[in-house]
Amino acid sequence: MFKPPFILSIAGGGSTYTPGIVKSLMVRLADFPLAEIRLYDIDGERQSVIAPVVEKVIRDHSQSIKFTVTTDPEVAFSGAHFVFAQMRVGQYKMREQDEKIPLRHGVVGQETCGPGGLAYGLRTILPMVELCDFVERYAHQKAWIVNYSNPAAIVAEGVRRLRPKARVLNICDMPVAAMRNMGAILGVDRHKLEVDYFGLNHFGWFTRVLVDGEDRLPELRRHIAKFGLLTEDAAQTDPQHSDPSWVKTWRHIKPIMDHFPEYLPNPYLQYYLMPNDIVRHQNPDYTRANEVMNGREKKLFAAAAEYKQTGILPDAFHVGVHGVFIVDVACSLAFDLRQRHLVIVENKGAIANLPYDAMVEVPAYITSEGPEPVRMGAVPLFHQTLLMQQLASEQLLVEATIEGSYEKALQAFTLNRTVPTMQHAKAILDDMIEANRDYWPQLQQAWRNGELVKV
Ligand SMILES: NC(=O)c1ccc[n+]([C@@H]2O[C@H](COP(=O)([O-])OP(=O)(O)OC[C@H]3O[C@@H](n4cnc5c(N)ncnc54)[C@H](O)[C@@H]3O)[C@@H](O)[C@H]2O)c1
Ligand SMILES: O=P(O)(O)OC[C@H]1O[C@H](O[C@H]2[C@H](O)[C@@H](O)[C@@H](O)O[C@@H]2CO)[C@H](O)[C@@H](O)[C@@H]1O
Ligand SMILES: [Mn+2]
Repeated sequence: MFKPPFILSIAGGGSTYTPGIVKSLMVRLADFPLAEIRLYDIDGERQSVIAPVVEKVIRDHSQSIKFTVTTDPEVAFSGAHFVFAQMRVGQYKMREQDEKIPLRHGVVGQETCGPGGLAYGLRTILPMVELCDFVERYAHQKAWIVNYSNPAAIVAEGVRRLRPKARVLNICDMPVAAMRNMGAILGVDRHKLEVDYFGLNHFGWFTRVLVDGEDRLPELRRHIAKFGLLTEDAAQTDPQHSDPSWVKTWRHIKPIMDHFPEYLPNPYLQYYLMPNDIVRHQNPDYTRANEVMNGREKKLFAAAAEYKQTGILPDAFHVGVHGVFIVDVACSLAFDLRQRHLVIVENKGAIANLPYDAMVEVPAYITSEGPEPVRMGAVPLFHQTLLMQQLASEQLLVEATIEGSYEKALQAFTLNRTVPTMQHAKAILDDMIEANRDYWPQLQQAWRNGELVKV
């Protein structure tokens, strides 16, 4: 492959996570030496607010690392060795629509799950393909894209279908966040946990939680039965997520395991297994997007303004598993460390009774040539059936994007477990087509009066 120090480009440089990720990189320069960090975004104004904060984080640790801020993909990616991708296509204003439109129809409103996630996917697939093409055209021929951009399950399937040779590793910090919580509950560092896990992104289960070879899942079951997947002092476990909605997210693992205690579910399964409870607690006028805009985003932008004014940067961004995890994965790719991480990979039999080409989330050994998935074997009928329905919804969404097919989009919405009827699916889809006029590909094909016509 190539030798350090590396050129790293961050696609979505204006992200609220950029300072935290760069901080995680700075404290690990010995593990992941850097020659240059580049920020790339299509919103130059937003990025220009975040950039001085990022530069401050860099200069607190290094005077030699070159720092580049650009909206020009050729400048951003020429010769790059690694690309961290964290784009939010449509930004928070569209996340707000993703979450509020379904709620208007009594359906779960969520960033990556349900109709919100499907809408987000229809916006993101083609920009992600564009990023792959930029990297193919400008970056080092063996460059890796490590992708956080959501909805990761749909993005991963879209890249598999449209750019199967792209060197993209899709990752999610929810499983490592869950492992962080498990470690806090068990009193061990999360890096000491070795887990078995199977599923799709944001739709999976832990089946074993080993500490020095001993399965501690029984102990976790007993704790979760009382407190959910949080220590008794919730804020102690996840300081970045002391927001009420996040405490509820972790607590909801309890009702799922009260019904199905064998495996420990990814918290996102609550949206699919208890949607009515979720809708009952969601405020259709003030969703998670509003919490983030009034929380994480507002705090960071206020800090950037104060730093510009005073030269003093307040404590305004979180450095947690989100940043540590992507640096861990990048180190394993860079130096062929074969570390075991939960990542999103093409199944190829890892889950024996799911389709060979499904993009699944399983443990894998991360080598310089990519992930080598651990074989999880066949999963029980209950989990297999849930997974097949979700996989079909996601794959139909990707086909709707590729073919411009209204009908396949309607099938994808109808198949999603959070959507109760085909009438709900159609009403939400039609509202979302209107809201996403500037972002979605034209869904031209549809059946009207027995004819397949352009709409
Ligand atoms: N995979 C995971 O587990 C995980 C964890 C956390 C966040 N995320 C994802 O990371 C992304 C960033 O989250 P955030 O809250 O910081 O969002 P944000 O809105 O603060 O930042 C996203 C940035 O992406 C930029 N962008 C949008 N379209 C782009 C394009 N085509 N090319 C380049 N840049 C583009 C926006 O202008 C914005 O500056 C989101 O997709 C979020 O869902 C994923
Ligand atoms: O609602 P948000 O924007 O704060 O978070 C949405 C993301 O939530 C997950 O990532 C969390 C992680 O689970 C949490 O413990 C902490 O580490 O912060 C992360 C980012 O907020 C999920 O994995 C992502 O896909 C979501 O985008
Ligand atoms: Mn995730």
